[in-house]
Amino acid sequence: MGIDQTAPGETTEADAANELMRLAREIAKHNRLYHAKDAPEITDPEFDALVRRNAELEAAFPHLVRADSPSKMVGHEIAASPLSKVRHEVRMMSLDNAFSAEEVEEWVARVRRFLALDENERVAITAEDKIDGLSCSLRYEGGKLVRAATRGDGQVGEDVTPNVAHIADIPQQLDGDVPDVFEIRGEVYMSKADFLALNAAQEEAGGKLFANPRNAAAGSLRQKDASVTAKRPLKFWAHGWGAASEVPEPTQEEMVRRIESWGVPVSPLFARVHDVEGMLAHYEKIAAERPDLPYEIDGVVYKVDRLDWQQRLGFVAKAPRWAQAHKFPAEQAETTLEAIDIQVGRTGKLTPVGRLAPVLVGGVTVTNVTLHNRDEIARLGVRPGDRVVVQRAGDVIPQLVDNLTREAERKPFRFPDHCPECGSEAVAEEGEVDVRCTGGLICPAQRTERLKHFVSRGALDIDGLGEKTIDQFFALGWLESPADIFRLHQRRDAILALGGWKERSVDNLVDSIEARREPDAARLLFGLGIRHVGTVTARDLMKNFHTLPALREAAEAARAGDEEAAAALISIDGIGGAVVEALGDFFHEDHNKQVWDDILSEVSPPPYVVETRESPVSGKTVVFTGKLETMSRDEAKAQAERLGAKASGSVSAKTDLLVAGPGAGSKLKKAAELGIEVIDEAGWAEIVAAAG
Ligand SMILES: NC(=O)c1ccc[n+]([C@@H]2O[C@H](COP(=O)([O-])OP(=O)(O)OC[C@H]3O[C@@H](n4cnc5c(N)ncnc54)[C@H](O)[C@@H]3O)[C@@H](O)[C@H]2O)c1
Ligand SMILES: [Zn+2]
Repeated sequence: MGIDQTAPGETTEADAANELMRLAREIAKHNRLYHAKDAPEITDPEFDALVRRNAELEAAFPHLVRADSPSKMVGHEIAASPLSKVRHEVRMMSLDNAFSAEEVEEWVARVRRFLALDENERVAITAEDKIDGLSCSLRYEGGKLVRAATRGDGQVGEDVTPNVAHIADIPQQLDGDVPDVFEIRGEVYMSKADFLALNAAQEEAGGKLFANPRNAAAGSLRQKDASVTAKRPLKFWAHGWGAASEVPEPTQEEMVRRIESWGVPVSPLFARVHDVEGMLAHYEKIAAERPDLPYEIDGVVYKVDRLDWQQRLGFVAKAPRWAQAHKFPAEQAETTLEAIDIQVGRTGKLTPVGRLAPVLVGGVTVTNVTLHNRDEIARLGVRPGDRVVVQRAGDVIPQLVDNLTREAERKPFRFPDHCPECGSEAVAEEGEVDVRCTGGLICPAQRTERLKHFVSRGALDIDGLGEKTIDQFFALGWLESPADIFRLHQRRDAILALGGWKERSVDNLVDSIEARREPDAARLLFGLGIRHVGTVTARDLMKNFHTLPALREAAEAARAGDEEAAAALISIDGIGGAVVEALGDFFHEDHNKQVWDDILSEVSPPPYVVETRESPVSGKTVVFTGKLETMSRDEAKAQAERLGAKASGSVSAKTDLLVAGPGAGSKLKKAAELGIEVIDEAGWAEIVAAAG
């Protein structure tokens, strides 16, 4: 699939939801081809581009993150593997990526913030090459190798114990003083020379060719018949560990040296540095050596050196917070900007899209590039016909970074002052860069985009009502508002008369619409496309109000100046002033009220209820206030989430527990008034410790 090149900020929610769905499928497919079959169909930068696009969309639309999001998955499920399965005692993780010095700097800053470090406290970081092999976990008991397993999906891997017996770098018995149980984790890899030789031999024998050394290593290791592995020149080095009865050293560096002393190779380019400059200098050094290294690498891995800090930093989704991969940059390419098209979104925003003569950048054919807005076009001075430089640095979204013919004679591009869809005036509000169509409801683009949003996956998720069908029915005047979707069954004959529709497909369409007569209230709310109300916000609202009329009542009361109603809204975790205002504005418009009443006359969402999990603070709402001494606010919130509690920013009748540090003020007072339980940071630490 091509990557949608609209900037995440400019994508409509419906488009984002659809794209996230496609990305989840696409990424799962390539993960399977790559990790399970060792036969990728696309290049790594191309794959990384998909992952990055997914991450960017998820960052722009956190409420659209899917249960099967690729950002939560490691590797690939190994259900179909012929090898036996091994459940990892400690999960095997992936790594988050940085693609620029700025992102590396940001990561270090995030680490510092999370740990609430003093300005003059130094954070030692280890840096080593990121070798392109496959992860392997080697379990030693009493110093003796008892099990080797691949990463698999992170939880369950494949047993490759007989296979690693043929890898000389992997000792069957460790030397020296080794903890009772110790899992060494590292990378099984194949050198560049061995990879080329293997492929040459495979070609001669008419066998399978491998795309790269990593796939060759994986394909060679994951063999049912270990005698095949024996013929393949595999190597190994260690970069970490998993389950351990004891971790004998306090830092990453000392542990790596300790593992080395037991007789296991580690990266020859391993170093410990003390600041961002040191990290970047080591990165440059490794980048310079890269072409001459006997094995493939694709970046540098940084890790926080202190293990107690690693512990505190913990994990997010599928990667540790305490480590980061700094990937080598991807390419740039030159091409011609053939045209600039204008797209109109659900909110009327005019987005310019550059159409390019197709060009391969970092292994991907790029044909479109977002130009963001009027100012960006002016900044680049681009006009159709210009030669331009396109870049895809691990970045999913190709960027237009330079205009090579800025000076050449050509008519400057005039950004439209009228909507290309409805002809209404298009203007930028004072202080805004975005130009919007002022047509509102007369603008067909905005209206159809809203309908498309309403039926999209994150909203009502109506199958069979695709974009083309919506455009067509809309043009026929059949879809004035979402409620009309539920009246389409009355047009059965008319739809059939359109041609192109079979009885069966009309029945299917009607069935999938009828299946939504009792929709999930949060999805319905999301589908109405109220500003700032994404899926998560919609759910948060419904969790508290249970029914849509109750929510509307609160929103209208808040807008009319009822402070209690406003406070009830604001105190919901995740709900800020912007949401409350947007809700008020929404219900202030007559047209919106009509749309709302109309849809609720067609559908009946059951009251929204949420199941709660059992555990001491789970399901409880916790507020942190005052100065926390041993951790940052983020860390505290992360702890609460880990315990299944909700961390909220303000105290209300819904608050169950207030954790107050020194300097706590109004929140503490309010909690006392409301009779809410108050504990100090040490009390909180006890709860966390008790939960394990
Ligand atoms: N082309 C495709 O179709 C396709 C499909 C899936 C994945 N991929 C590629 O696979 C990679 C993603 O897979 P991933 O989830 O394994 O992530 P990753 O390989 O980018 O990073 C995580 C892994 O890096 C390894 N690693 C190497 N050196 C390390 C070191 N010094 N310290 C710690 N870990 C080190 C570890 O095994 C760890 O599991 C990307 O490069 C991606 O492009 C490609
Ligand atoms: Zn318009």
